[in-house]
Amino acid sequence: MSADRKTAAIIGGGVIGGGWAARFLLNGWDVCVFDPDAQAQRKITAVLENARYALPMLYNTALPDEGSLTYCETISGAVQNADWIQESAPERLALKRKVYQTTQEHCRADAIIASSTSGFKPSEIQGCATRPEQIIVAHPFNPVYLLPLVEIVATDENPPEMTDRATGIIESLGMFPLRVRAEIDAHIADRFLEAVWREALWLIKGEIATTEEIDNAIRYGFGLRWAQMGLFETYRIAGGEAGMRHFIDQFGPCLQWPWTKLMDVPELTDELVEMIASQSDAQSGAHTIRQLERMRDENLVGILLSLKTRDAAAGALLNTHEARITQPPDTSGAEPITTLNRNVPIDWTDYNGHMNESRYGQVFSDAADVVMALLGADAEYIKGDNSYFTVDIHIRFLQETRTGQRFSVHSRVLLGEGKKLRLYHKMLADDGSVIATGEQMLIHVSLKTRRACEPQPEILAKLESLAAAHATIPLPDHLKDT
Ligand SMILES: NC(=O)C1=CN([C@@H]2O[C@H](COP(=O)(O)OP(=O)(O)OC[C@H]3O[C@@H](n4cnc5c(N)ncnc54)[C@H](O)[C@@H]3O)[C@@H](O)[C@H]2O)C=CC1
Ligand SMILES: C[N+](C)(C)CC(=O)CC(=O)[O-]
Repeated sequence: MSADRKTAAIIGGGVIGGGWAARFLLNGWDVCVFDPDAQAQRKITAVLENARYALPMLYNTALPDEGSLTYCETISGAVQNADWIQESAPERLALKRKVYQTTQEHCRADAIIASSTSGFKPSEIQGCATRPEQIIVAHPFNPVYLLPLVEIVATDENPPEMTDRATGIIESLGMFPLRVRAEIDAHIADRFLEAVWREALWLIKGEIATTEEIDNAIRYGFGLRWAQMGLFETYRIAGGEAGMRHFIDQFGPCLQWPWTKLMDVPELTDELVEMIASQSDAQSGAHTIRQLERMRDENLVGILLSLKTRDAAAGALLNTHEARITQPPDTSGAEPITTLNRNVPIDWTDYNGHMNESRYGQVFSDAADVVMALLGADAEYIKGDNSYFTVDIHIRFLQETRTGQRFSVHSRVLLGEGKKLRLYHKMLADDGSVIATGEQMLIHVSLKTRRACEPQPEILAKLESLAAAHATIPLPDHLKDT
């Protein structure tokens, strides 16, 4: 384990613990897992495979180097060096309390112990603990490696400094800590989810709708709205020009009619359970859970990437995290510059099952943007009506690459003189083999006249110095006569 790496202990490695393990590992933490189930390792391996495929696709930069994963046979072994301990054991209070007692006998007093509990209040899980001040609720959402929300719930026992530290750590994992103001059963989000679920059970029991029809009502309609604006912003717009006040005026009285049966819970008789389970089998039984997870993850990645392009909602969070983890390119020596280091996202794949040829143009264009920024021809410079246009590009496609695969681009200046900037990019797979090369000619232009012109002197000076440094790098054979 490297000295500056943090360690997370995952107590309970099921659906949620596995997701937490992946979130920590892919953000560079070392992870120690304790789970008494002999199948836990196999299950976590499957979750990790999903996470390694999906999470890196959200970023235009590589995630930190993955941490190490260790399976421990005891809670004491898992927690002894941990900075963060995430308890994701079954939702049973007595069992969780026992876990905390054992954990606190062996963990550091400054470690944060966080519970994934969906419903227990932090004061309930702190009860019986030796050091209640060390325990908070950090309630995540499935899949933990993709969904950013974590509800942070503390009590007066928790020093504010500790809760702030916990919040900072959650942010550093690319997640969104939602500080719940006061403890309450099931926090904030699960109260909605339970209300929706309860109503859906009534609709099935009354044979008004099947599981599939209920899912259609969500995914073709309000589910799409919720992902980007939530409830209140959506309803504000639904009130028309008069906004929220008109919305409440019009629909407020419906709450009294009532449209829902939310106060009651249908009894989960064997008959109702069988009805739901067989409808669910008919709806989705053709797919394994792993296949459904992959479909879910690919759809989530698509939605998140779209929000990221618009810098909205969870997409804005991704942009912030990306800026935090992006390593500045190293231009210190006479070496090509690593201009890109990322994974092939899902939407770059075509009907041949590999990265479509149009995306190579995007890769080299993105790499050229990094070189431009290094020269000082960045967004600010472009605002001053100066920029570069590509006038020629020659791409050699040397091998296939597919969704999820990591690649880097090494770029060098072949010519940097006056208006001319000629670049050579090499797109490399993780094993160092060349996927593609691109020779790109750019011309400096005035965005006012749309004609070629000399760059500003400070840009030219940097360009000439980079060109001189790169001139010492031997040319690849196919460029020797050009
Ligand atoms: N499944 C979900 O959608 C969500 C669940 N949660 C919460 O996360 C926690 C875990 O839930 P899931 O992962 O869904 O359950 P799960 O059943 O998938 O996993 C629980 C794991 O805990 C292990 N375990 C059993 N006894 C243990 C012990 N004494 N010490 C350590 N591990 C033990 C089990 O072997 C199992 O692998 C619960 O508190 C739940 O409310 C939170 C968010 C979402
Ligand atoms: C069903 N559940 C209460 C365990 C759900 C959660 O706690 C959060 C989620 O992922 O939906």
